[in-house]
Amino acid sequence: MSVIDDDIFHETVAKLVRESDKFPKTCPTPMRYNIGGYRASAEFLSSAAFRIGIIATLLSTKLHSQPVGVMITASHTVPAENVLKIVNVLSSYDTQKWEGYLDQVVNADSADELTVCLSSVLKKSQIPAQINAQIFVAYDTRPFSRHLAEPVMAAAEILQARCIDYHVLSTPQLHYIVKSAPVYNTADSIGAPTEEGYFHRLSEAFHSLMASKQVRPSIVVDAANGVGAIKLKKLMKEINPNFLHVEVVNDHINCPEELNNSCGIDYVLNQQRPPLNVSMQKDVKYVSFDADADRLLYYYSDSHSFHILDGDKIASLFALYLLDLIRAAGLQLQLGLVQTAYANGASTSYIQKTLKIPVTCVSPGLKNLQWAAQAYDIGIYFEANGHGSIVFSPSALSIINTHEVLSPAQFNAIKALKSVIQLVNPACGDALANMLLVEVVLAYKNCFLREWNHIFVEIPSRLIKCEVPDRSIYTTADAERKLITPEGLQQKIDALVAKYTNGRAFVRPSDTEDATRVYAEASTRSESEDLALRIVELLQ
Ligand SMILES: CC(=O)N[C@H]1[C@@H](OP(=O)(O)O)O[C@H](CO)[C@@H](O)[C@@H]1O
Ligand SMILES: [Mg+2]
Repeated sequence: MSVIDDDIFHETVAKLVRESDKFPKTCPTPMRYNIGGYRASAEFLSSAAFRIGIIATLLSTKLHSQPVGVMITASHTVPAENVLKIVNVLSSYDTQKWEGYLDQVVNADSADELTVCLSSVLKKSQIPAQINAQIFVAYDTRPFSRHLAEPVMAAAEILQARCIDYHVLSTPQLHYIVKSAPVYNTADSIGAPTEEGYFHRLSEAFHSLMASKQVRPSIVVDAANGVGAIKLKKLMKEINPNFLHVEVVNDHINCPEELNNSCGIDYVLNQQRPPLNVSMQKDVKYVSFDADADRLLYYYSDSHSFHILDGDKIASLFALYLLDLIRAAGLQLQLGLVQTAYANGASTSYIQKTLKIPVTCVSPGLKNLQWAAQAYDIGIYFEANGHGSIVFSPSALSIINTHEVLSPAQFNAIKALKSVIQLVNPACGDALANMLLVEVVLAYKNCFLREWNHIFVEIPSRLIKCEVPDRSIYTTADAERKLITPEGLQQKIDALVAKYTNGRAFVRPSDTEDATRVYAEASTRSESEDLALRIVELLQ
């Protein structure tokens, strides 16, 4: 393969550097591409957007024109913030190397520094002579998001990439579209790489799974005043109303100040109460999304209290269902579950001991969970905060697709498995897809949220965000469950934990915020609170 020649090379770099002047760097502090992408106040992101457009184009070229997506969203944060995120490929392709290139280019201060950085990246990455790239851009409903699409596209167009602006999409929709676009020279595809293709895939699978069920479920969905509101309404136009009824609340997408404001997943989780505009009624199922619709949780109330069914409960429900289907189909497939240390200890124990399914614990961040999930034939991965999906290995797909069916029960189970494969998002957590799958399983089990909630009882827990002067002094091991430095601190935490019945705790530096997080579990709510606060004292 011939790589880009010297003259073209210098010309290209010079042009990019010249054009980058249109998007001057204003962010006062260096940016680091982390598990959440680049997150900053929207006004600081134009320069990073232009430069991410360059790197995305090089990456797509390097990947033989496989599309690379750039998503502009900030999911669960305040409306003024934004995140730029490369979609799909960085979870599998030389992540650290390319994230390193991104950081160098995004943080280059002067034109000279940018020239040096770009030259070095172009050389190191051995880009083919012919830049041949596809860049797919999408953004959420935040007012500034669409303006950040312009610099991404400007950079990609200078490099003559094929650029498609998908306008407003949820994060999982862009993931799906990138994943389903036919890769250069191959015909394999999971469906049409369009929003229509996405809705078609979901509705067709859902109809097939609900066809034999007797119930007509109904839910109230808090869309956090984000993009999920529009997309859910669009999806519901494709769904047979006899199979599901949805009422969408917090759907004010034209009121940016209302985004995630007293609503959405983090509000419900942190406040342990329903969002604004939801007055809880008995025997009604409620769902909250985050504002880019990649996370969800369920909740309900009874005469005693308010109950949340989070990612741990959703993962367990999916595991129960898949176990049934695998058994009924007569397949020998290894099902596994991937969690982070934030998964409630009771969920881990339920999955390992009651369901007898292996559990892998990894560092937070969806890409870490996805990698680990690929080790199983069928890997369910979920963060407690509602973010997750299911991956099927290529061999599992082939076994499911070619299995010889001996009875009607086996036929039905295989058919259901095929529909589950079609329903779940193959690339990331997806609130819409996961909500439909939860409804399928509840209909299949013929149960309400109460029965689901009772599959295990959570150990009381407390999560505290703790501001520290310098989080870089905290380094960890063992899926971020143990501190290596500051030296001696882990022993002090262990000594504290030993004093509590069912005690478990850990401290780790956040990857996305300037803080450490302290998580503690113990037998009672007050003990878990006490343990967490004592650890915070240790840190201070
Ligand atoms: C406790 C917690 O919820 N942590 C979140 C948060 O990571 P931190 O590294 O803890 O800031 O943001 C990540 C990216 O969105 C998400 O994957 C993760 O689950
Ligand atoms: Mg999100």
